[in-house]
This record gives sequence, structure tokens and C-alpha cells, in this order.
Amino acid sequence: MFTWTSRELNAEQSEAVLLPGSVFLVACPGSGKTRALTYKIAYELSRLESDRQFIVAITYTHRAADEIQERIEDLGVDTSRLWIGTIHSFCLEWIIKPYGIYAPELAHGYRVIDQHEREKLLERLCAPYASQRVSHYDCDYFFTTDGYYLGCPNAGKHAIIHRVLVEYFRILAENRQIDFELILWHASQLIDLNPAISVLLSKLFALILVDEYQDTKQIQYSILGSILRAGAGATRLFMVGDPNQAIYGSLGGYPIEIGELRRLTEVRIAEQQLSQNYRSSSRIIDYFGNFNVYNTAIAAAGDGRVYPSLVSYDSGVTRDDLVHEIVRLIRHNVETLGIPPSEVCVLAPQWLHLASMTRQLVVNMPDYQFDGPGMVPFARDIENFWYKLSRLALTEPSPSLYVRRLRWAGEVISEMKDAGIETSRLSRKSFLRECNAIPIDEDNGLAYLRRFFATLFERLGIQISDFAQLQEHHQAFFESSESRIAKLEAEGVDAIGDIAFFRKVFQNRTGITVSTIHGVKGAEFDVVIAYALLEGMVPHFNDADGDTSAQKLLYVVGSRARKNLHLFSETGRKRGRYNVYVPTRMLAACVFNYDDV
Ligand SMILES: Nc1ncnc2c1ncn2[C@@H]1O[C@H](COP(=O)(O)OP(=O)(O)OP(=O)(O)O)[C@@H](O)[C@H]1O
Repeated sequence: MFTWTSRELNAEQSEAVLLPGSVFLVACPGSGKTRALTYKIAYELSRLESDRQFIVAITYTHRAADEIQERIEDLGVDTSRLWIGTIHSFCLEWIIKPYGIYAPELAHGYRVIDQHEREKLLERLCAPYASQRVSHYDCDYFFTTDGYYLGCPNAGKHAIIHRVLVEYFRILAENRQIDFELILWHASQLIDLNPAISVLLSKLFALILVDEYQDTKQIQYSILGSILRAGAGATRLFMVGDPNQAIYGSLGGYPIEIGELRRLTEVRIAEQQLSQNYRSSSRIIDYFGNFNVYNTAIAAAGDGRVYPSLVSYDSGVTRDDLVHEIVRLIRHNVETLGIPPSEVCVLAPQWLHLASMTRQLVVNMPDYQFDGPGMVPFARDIENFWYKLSRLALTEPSPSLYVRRLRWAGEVISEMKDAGIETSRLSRKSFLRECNAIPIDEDNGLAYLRRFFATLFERLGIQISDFAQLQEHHQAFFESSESRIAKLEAEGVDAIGDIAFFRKVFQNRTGITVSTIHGVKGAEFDVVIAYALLEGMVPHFNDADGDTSAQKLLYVVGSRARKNLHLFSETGRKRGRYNVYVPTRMLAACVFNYDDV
């Protein structure tokens, strides 16, 4: 049986892991919820009695799934009975692929389109409404079990947006395509109309774990609820998250309350807390505690709790001077305080500001490297076959990546099989060997990938054009990547098409991270510098409950920092023709003894 010491898990974490029934775990930032989740999976895998049952873990991102799976493997636990991935992958793998034949819209095949293709189509459909100022940005929507809802708070635009979406859904159906929201909708419909699916799944799943529950949507809770209800206690739930960090409200995410969860699942659920923060100094914790909406318990427990943190806030700097201030702070932290550049993170609420800031930082600090995790130059639709293969094309063989690449090779082979290719003579290892043996001298990222794919298939003796699905994915992958690069170039990001940029996507961070606030979910840095903390951006003008939403964003920003935190509400950013943005109200109202740096 899998065990651990008190050095690995504290008493709160151990208790939550050992509880035999279902658990709802509310965890403060930096309290090791990922660690608790990882150990829970390892513990339950080691106790699994039937070899026909699975442990299912739902994570917010694919990267989180990879990391957790690897940590469990490092703990020496067999993961063959573990399924781990995002809710969308879960719905595809366990509901849509096996039961899609029962949905007329899916029965004849379908292709999942990525965010970028969705945006492109909506952009086209919105074009006739430019004079009414409706753009694809207004067209965010999400499904609940009742149908779709619009994200746009401006009711005056709703009639047009509905018209655009009707056309959007029609075009998708005609082309047998589904987007990410439709994955959830179809899965939910299939489960609703065919109760046997939930019964079957509940027999297969001993335990369902959910990470970051605070950003889960009603339709997702409902899908999981159906399976748990069908299991009548035989399938257990382990749900972890932090309601204070719920920052996807405009897309329908919300932190469910324990009472609602119990009603929905009809199972007994124990409520537990993690309150020891191992990440930040006491001063940082005191600071972000000002934005604690749910009054959750939080105590400094890490070795760095006594660190003499700097917490600064500048609402006087002008927009033009901002970059110099940020450069000064980066240099102070790195060159005076000795913090490694890879431990510095620069945050802003929107990509729009980050592209130009990154450019300016690169010019002002040629001696530093910058990593923009959001600047992915190729289509990252995880359901696209060629994306899956690009992960092998863009990573080098190395001992540290071996397990991960072997898993990726397995996924690619299984997709090839699904597409109708004879794969019996291919093993994961032989496939990796084929990939590793391809020499290509090419600087342009997309040209590199095209040649890599063509060479590999030639070596395998497979004609891509013989397989309609692969062909369609191939076209979608390259079209989408080309327009993504064109868009980033138009925003002024240089060299985005170079192979080096492509490879960076899969490398560990080495330079200073530049990211949106939403993009650093779950991450931690010694130093966090955030700007554009302005009403209308933080909170976003689309956010329904503005002040609460701002508090949660500020809570996320503050709680990423271990040591130092620097905040800016710069002046002089134009809002419309006559106005300027003003500081985020909740930040301006916060009384704190800030440091002069
Ligand atoms: N029992 C423990 N003892 C010492 N350090 C721990 C313990 N549990 C977790 N940590 C450390 O605390 C840090 C935060 O952990 P983790 O990233 O899992 O937190 P989290 O709860 O997911 O945070 P957030 O919700 O803010 O993203 C990590 O560096 C982790 O190694």
C-alpha cells in the first residue's frame, strides 16, 4: 500500500487523503492542494481492488494533467488504472467517442475546432454588424443544461449576437464540427437522454477527482452529478479548489457550495480545509488577505514566511513611464536582491497590453530573456492529431522528458488506429525512435513541422491522403497556425514563426514570464509585477459583479508571489475618446502600509 511521511503531507493534507468517503476540500493558495490531490490519486490507485475500475482526475489544463501524472509515476505508483485530463477530454473520451452514435449530430463523425477557428468564423459572421459595434469579442457563450447563455452584459447587443450564433451553429453542424462548448453540451445531452451511460460509468469509476472546482460550470457539475447519482455512493468524489480564486465567472464558472453539491450528487460528502500556505511570506499573505471574499482560513507555514517582503503600489506613474519603472523593479529584484530572472513574472489583465510591453521590455533589457506563455505560434487544439504529433516533433529526446514523450507517442498511435491505420507493428518505443531519427534543417516553424510530418509518414509507409480524418486535421492545423502567426505578427511579436519560438512552448521557463492574470493560474514566482490594474480591466467591464470579480483577480495576483509584489495602476490610458481609465476601485480602497522601492 502507498504510504507517506509527515514531511511529505501535513496533518490536514493527510486527513483529507485518508478520508474513505467523498471529500470537498477548500484550500487556500499555496496550501499544496495539487500535492494533496496527487497523493490521493496515488493512495487510491494502490488500494484499487478491481482491475476493471478506474480513478478519474479532472484538471483545468493538459499541462496540469501531465505534471500530476508524472509526479504519481515518480512516487512509484502504477498509473495504468488512472485516467487524467480536462473535462473536455473526459467528455470526448468517456461519453462522446463511445456513445456519440446515439446523437444524430455526432453519429456521422465530427471534428473539434479550436478557439482560433471559432474566433475566425465568428469574426466573419459579425462583419455585417460592424456598424452596430458587435464583434466576435461579444460572442462568448456557454452552455448550461437549459441551453446557451451569452457572456456579453450589454443586453442591447443580444438580438444580433443570437442571430450570429444561430448562423454559427448552423455552419458548424453543416461541416460536422463542434467547438469546446458543444463538447459539453453533447456530452450532457447524451447523459440526460441515455441514463444507462451514467450507470455504466459509475461502475467503471471508483473515484472522480476534480481540481480547481471554483472554475467549473453548471453543465460540468451536472455531468459529474449524473454519474455520482447513478453510483449511489459507489463512485466517490474528491473535489479541491479555492472559491477566492474563481476568475472565470464571465464564462459560466462558479464555486459550488457544499449544500448544492450534496443535493446534486446525492452522496455523503465530508467538508475539509487546507489552511497552511507554504508559498508566501507572512507580509504577502497579509496583503492578499485584504481580498479574501469568502473569509477562508490562511496561515503562513513555509520556510520563507519570515522573508522581508516588499509590497509596493504605484498609482501615479504615467503610461509612458511605466516600462521604465518595471525595468527598474526587475533590475532591483534580480541584480540587487539576487532573485533569478525565471522567478520574475510580469502580469497584465489582457494580451493586448502584454504584446507591446514585452516588445518594450525586450528593447530595454537586451541582457534578459522573456517567455510569454500565451504566445503559442501554432494551433493548440489538443484533439487535433497533428497537434499531438507536433509535441514529439518539437521536443528533444532527453531523459527528463522520456516518460512524457513515451505517453505522447502512445496517444499518437492510438489516434492513428482510430483513424483506420494499421498500427500493430508500432510500439511506443519504436515510434519514438522513428521521430528522433528525423533530421530537418529548417528555421521556419511551420515549414519544419510540414517536413517533419511528411518525412515521418513516408518512413512509416503511410499515405496521409488515404485517411480523410488525418487530411482534414492536417488542413485545419496549418490553416489555423498560419492565421495565428499572422495575428501575433500584426500585434508586433517578432520572430514568432521561428522554430525556436515553437520549441519554447514545451520547454521549462528560463526567462522572465510575461502573462495574463488568467494565464498564471496555479503558478508561483518569487516576484510578481502587475500593471493595468484599472477599473474596466480589473474587473473587466464585462464582469457582472465587478468589485467581487476585482477582489478575486487581485487575490490571484497577490497569491502567486513568494517574496515581492509590485502593483501599478498607471495613469493616462485612454478610455474611448474623452476618458481615461482610473485605478481599480477595490485596490485604491485597500489600506496597506506599502513599501517605497
Ligand atoms: N506539506 C507540505 N510541506 C511543505 N511544502 C509543501 C507541502 N505541501 C505543499 N507544499 C509546497 O507548497 C507550494 C504550493 O503548493 P501547490 O502549488 O500545490 O499549492 P496550491 O494549493 O495548488 O496553490 P494555488 O491554489 O495557489 O495554485 C509548493 O511549492 C509545494 O511544494
